[in-house]
Amino acid sequence: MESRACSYISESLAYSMLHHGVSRDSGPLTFHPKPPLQRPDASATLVRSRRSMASEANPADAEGKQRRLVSETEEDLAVALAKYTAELSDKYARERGAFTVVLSGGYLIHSIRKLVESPYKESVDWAKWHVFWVDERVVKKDHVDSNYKLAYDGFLSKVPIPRSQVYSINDSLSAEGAADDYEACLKQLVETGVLEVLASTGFPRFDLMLLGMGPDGHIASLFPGHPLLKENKRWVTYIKDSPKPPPQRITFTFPVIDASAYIAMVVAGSGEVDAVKKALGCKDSSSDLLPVQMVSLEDGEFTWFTDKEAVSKLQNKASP
Ligand SMILES: O=C(O)[C@H](O)[C@@H](O)[C@H](O)[C@H](O)COP(=O)(O)O
Repeated sequence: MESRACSYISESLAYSMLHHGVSRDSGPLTFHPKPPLQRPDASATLVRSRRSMASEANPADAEGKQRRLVSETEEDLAVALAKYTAELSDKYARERGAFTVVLSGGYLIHSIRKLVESPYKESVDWAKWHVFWVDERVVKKDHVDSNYKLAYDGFLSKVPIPRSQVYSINDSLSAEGAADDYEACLKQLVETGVLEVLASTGFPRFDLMLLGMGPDGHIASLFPGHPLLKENKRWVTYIKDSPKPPPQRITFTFPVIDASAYIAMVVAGSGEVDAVKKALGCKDSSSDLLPVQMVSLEDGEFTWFTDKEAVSKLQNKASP
C-alpha cells in the first residue's frame, strides 16, 4: 500500500519538474487556459432543484446551482456516478492535462465501484488523475479506520493512477502537524500548476469532489454546531473531538469545498433519510443549517446522487 505522503511532495515535485514537467510517472503535463465552466450532459433523469424549494436553506440552491439525480436503485446510482465521473475526467484531461479528484471516506468508496470495471477501467485516462481526501482520520495508513486504506482497498489498488499523484496524509504527524503538512502540500501543487486557485477567493479549486454525508448532515469532518464550521482562513484544519469516531481527523474547510468546480453529493439507503429530508425538503432559518446545507459554491455545480430510498421521506422526490 503506497502513496505519496504530502511531506515528500516537495522532493517528488522537484524531481518531476526537473525531469518531466510535473509528473514522474505520467510524463509531461500540459496546462491550457481553462474555458468557461461547462456542465456535463444532463441525462433525462438529472433535474435541477427547484429554486423556491430550498432557497433559504441552501445558498447554492438559491442560486439554482444544485441538481438532483434520483436513481431507482443504489446499483443504478453507482452506474450514473461512474459515467458522470468519467465524463469529467475526459473533460479535464483534455482541457488541461490533469484531473483533481477529492474523495471522502465512508460509503462513497463503495459507490464509485463501477469506475474500476469496464468500460471505465480501460477508457479513463488514469494517468491524469490526482487524488486527495476531503477528510482523513489521524491513524496509520494501514489502520482499519484510515480513509486512505478504505480507498486503496476498494478503488486505488484497482486502477493505474500514478502513486506520486495520490496525496495521502503524513501519518507520522499529530493532527495539527498533518493538517499543516497537507495544506503545505496543496500550496506546492498550486505553485506547480497541478491545482488551480479560484481567483475570487484565493482558495484551491478542485475539479471534482466526491462526497458522502452522515446521518447528522455532516460532510468532510465538518460536524453540526462545531466551531470548525466557521473556519474561513485555513485550507486544511484539524479536529480532535469528532463526534464520529475516531476523534482526531484533518479536514478541508468550507472555503475550499465552496471553491470546487463540481461536487457530487452521494447518499444511498435509509441511514440519512432525515438529513436528506431536512437538506432538500424544507425551509430552515439560517441559524439551523446542516453542514451539507452550508455549502455555497462560488462558481461550480453541486449534484445530489441519491437512490429512491434516500429520498423516501421527501414529498417531492425528484424536483422538476
Ligand atoms: O471520515 C469520514 O467519516 C468520512 O470521510 C466522512 O466525511 C463521510 O463521508 C461521512 O461521514 C459519510 O459517511 P458514510 O457514507 O459512512 O455515512
